[in-house]
Amino acid sequence: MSRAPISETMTAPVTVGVSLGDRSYDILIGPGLVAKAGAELARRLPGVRAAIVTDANVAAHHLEAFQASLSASGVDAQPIVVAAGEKSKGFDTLQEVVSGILEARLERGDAVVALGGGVVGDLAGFAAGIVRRGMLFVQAPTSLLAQVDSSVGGKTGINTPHGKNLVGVFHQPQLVLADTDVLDTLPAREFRAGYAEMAKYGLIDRPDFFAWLEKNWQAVFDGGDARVEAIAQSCRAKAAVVARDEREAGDRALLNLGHTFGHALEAATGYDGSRLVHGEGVAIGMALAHRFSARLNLASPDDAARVEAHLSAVGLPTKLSDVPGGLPGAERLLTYIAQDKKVARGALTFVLTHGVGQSFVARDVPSSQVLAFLEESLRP
Ligand SMILES: O=C(O)C(=O)C[C@@H](O)[C@H](O)[C@H](O)COP(=O)(O)O
Repeated sequence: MSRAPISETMTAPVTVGVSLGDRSYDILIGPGLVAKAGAELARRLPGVRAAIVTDANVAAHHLEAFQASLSASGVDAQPIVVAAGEKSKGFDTLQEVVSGILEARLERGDAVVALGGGVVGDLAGFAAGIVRRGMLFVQAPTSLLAQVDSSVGGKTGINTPHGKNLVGVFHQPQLVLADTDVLDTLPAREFRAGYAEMAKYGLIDRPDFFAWLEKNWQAVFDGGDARVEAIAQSCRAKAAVVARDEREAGDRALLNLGHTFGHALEAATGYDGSRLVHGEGVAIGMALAHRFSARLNLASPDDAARVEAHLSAVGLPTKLSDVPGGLPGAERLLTYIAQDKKVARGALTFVLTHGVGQSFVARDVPSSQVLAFLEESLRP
């Protein structure tokens, strides 16, 4: 007798709580959650109507099933389909989404549901945060990156030519539904990009998780229980940080490991996903943060080499020269870094490290040191 697919053998999803007082919510992780989305919404948000914000790629795979699930539970829903890709995280597409919600005459007590990856989640969440001064919000992340990172914690926003995520609001969801079956339709490159954010939690303060990933990454890529477990571990790690510092007054900035360099690279490549997607920027950024820490004698070069070896083993880029199409010079990259939201009174902030799983927030990093390091890293 052949084995039943995992969606039939595992019935109960893993639940991870995000503890934020009266804004606390659950993250459900497991197979088959698209089919259960309607029942979860109807039970948790009785009488709610919804706008389902999604992109054209995700719509082709999952919109019909998602809508059917909502409709079967009596949740009236209007789809709003935007173009796929980071370029949709801008004012023009935000306007489209806001208009779609208003034209559907949704009320403040209705929900914006983000069915998609990080771009859709950040965009839809921002719309939910500003339409009628704040509607309900549900995340149904369909990429690994969104399941382990962007769907959790309430950061929403859009990019501008000045930099990444520079306009947005904190707006927590009421519920996150991470259906692990949908990851089966994810292109390999997108899965790897999400894996970078997963490895990040190990590098921040969970060295055991990083060591586990070094041994088990192939099983995580293959799917099944190892993947569900790794997603749940990632969400637990993120939920713990968010619960103690929701609005990044302090150590939530640790979740930005690799992002100061990574965001500058995304801006420098014009958010062109054919050259660099967010998770790839983060992978290069994490490798650079470890190398920069070693350069400043804060960490051993062996740790930097270990991080680079693991990221390379899974097929992620780790060097500036891995970005196709070339990059602007160090001065220009520094201009993007200076727009980072962690900059305080003009001083640069980086997440640096004393070693694997020993990251810390370094405020007031001299720009001359960053510039010298970038020049060195850009050299062939
Ligand atoms: O949730 C957070 O806090 C993070 O920093 C997680 C990041 O991985 C994520 O990409 C986030 O959206 C970046 O935030 P930003 O404040 O640097 O724009």
